[in-house]
Amino acid sequence: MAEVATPLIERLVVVGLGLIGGSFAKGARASGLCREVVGIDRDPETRRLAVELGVVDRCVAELAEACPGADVIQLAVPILAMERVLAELAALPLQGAILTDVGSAKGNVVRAARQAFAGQSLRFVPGHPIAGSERSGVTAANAALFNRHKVILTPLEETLPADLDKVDRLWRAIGADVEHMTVEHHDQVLAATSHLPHLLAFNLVDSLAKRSENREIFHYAAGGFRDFTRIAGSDPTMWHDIFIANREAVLQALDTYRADLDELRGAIQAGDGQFLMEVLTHARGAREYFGRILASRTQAGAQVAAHHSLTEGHS
Ligand SMILES: NC(=O)c1ccc[n+]([C@@H]2O[C@H](COP(=O)([O-])OP(=O)(O)OC[C@H]3O[C@@H](n4cnc5c(N)ncnc54)[C@H](O)[C@@H]3O)[C@@H](O)[C@H]2O)c1
Ligand SMILES: O=C(O)C(=O)C[C@]1(C(=O)O)C=C[C@@H](O)C=C1
Repeated sequence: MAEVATPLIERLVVVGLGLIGGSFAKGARASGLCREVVGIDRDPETRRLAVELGVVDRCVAELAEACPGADVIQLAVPILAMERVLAELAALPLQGAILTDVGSAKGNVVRAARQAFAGQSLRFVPGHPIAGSERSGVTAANAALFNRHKVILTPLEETLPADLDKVDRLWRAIGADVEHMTVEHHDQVLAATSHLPHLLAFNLVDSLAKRSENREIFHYAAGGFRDFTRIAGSDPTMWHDIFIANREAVLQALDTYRADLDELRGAIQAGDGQFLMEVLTHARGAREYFGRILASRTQAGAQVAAHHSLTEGHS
């Protein structure tokens, strides 16, 4: 049997049981660190499946039914839905519950939380797991999703160290590597490493697909295009919310990229082979470096999985 940890918290509530909230709830439940994991989702079928698939102990429709008396409440709804959920939470007797979230952009959620809780104490530990996929919904929930993946917590001036520590420990208990940074730094870094690549993939696939003369590319496309379409297959609602919520940092990253793209275009036009080779070689080197980081994470993840199966086998 798996080792049973002493519960760190009595009741964890996860609002929004899709890919991310469902995976967190399932992992937290398996970790044994919570006496009870309660889900909230507005979709009845998700609520039914969440219990059937063992994602949560129980699932309800209303915040008022599960949040008063909870120790930790995690918001895992689309970013632009967080404002309404936060406003509803602020009207409930939360009795000192710690709020946390998983939104892909942080500044907007933090502003919404401060606005909703103006004049009240706000115990908020903003967070963002750098893991996911193009899939969504509770059926994609996977307890091992965050294993060996980074989770960024962006504590605020008013965040209590004990609250930060509790949320940090929950993520570590489900295998994540936790790092802390400021909200502003997070939004700039993620605009470049996650939001811009998704914007480009959506844009490229749309641009090619909407021109009827290009329809035939789908017949002749292979791996390179397929990789772009995988990203462009991500959830439109989620990405709509991210581009709007992190607008300023996304525009900044896009402008820098456009300047580089124009430079590359100029080099091709001028037949500047040396510049072209420099860009391509540099990009290839970056990919090789990133590949080594990915390989070491995969290896570390496999070691953790092997360790778990050994300890389970011996107890
Ligand atoms: N998908 C990823 O790769 C990824 C990675 C990291 C962070 N995130 C962030 O996680 C959050 C959730 O993304 P996801 O991919 O899990 O989405 P998802 O679509 O899989 O799940 C969202 C869930 O929230 C529910 N929901 C929506 N509004 C609600 C409301 N007002 N009250 C209760 N439930 C509500 C939906 O029914 C759905 O079950 C987003 O903020 C996103 O930015 C996503
Ligand atoms: O794994 C993927 O396919 C993802 O797109 C995950 C990914 C990303 O890496 O950009 C997407 C959005 C999140 O906020 C965090 C992670």
